[in-house]
Amino acid sequence: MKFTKMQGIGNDYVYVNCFEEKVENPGKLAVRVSDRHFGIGSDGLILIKPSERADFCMEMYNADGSEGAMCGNGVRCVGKYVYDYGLTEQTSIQVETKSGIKYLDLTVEEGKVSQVRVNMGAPELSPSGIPVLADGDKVLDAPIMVDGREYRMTCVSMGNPHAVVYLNDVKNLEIEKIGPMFEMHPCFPDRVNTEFVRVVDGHTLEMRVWERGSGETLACGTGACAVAVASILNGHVSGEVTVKLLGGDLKILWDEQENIVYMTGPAAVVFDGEIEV
Ligand SMILES: N[C@H](CCC[C@H](N)C(=O)O)C(=O)O
Repeated sequence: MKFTKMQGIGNDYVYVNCFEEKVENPGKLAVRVSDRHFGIGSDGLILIKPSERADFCMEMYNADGSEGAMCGNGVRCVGKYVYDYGLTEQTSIQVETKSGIKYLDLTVEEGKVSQVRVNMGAPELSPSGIPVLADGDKVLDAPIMVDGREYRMTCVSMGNPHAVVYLNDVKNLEIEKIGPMFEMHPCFPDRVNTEFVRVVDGHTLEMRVWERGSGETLACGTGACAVAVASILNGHVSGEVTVKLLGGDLKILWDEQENIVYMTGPAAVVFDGEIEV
């Protein structure tokens, strides 16, 4: 099976062009290819497939084999792949995902996509829409006990669930210890992606992320969107927000009149390969 290894600010996946390849058990394949010693090494697997509703369809699997409904860094790489590998000549494309159709604008430099702007749709704030077990119409700066300590969290779905937690220091964070405790917390029936955020200034945030199904990754596109929305709701930032992640920066704009979140960032090919399946 042919594959292409790609990364969006360090959030790396194995991409398979399912116009040419057939994948029988994607969840099992995701676990195998993600292993950084016995496999290719990645945060998961992304399938690029035909769609009846859009130009292409993206199916995404975490490193533990669980299917994710949306992947922000992944959809930018899908946009790059379909243009650079000749599946389209358009620079405005639609990609069907489990969390709806996403609209991409591709920036082309010297014949290759360098940046992608994604219309990520509307954030979801209702507890049932996250989902999170909580009263009220949104979870904003709410207490949650983890490992005997109270944290304050804001919950946002970008098609997948996020818990945004503010700290004064995200560098010296025992993320390997508390990340799984948030991920598996009983108030999240579908588990959760957790972002740990430090406010740098009125337009800049620094974050680390413990991803549902993949552990700490260098970046999370949906997470950066959730962090920007939560930070605007909590009054920490305004306007276009720069989110600084371990793997690089993303620009996030929440157009509150349209109630649409836009994410802009790079996408890159690492290498092409082939494995026996
Ligand atoms: N772990 C996520 C999917 C990947 C999201 C992330 N890599 C992104 O760029 O948005 C989930 O299970 O909801």
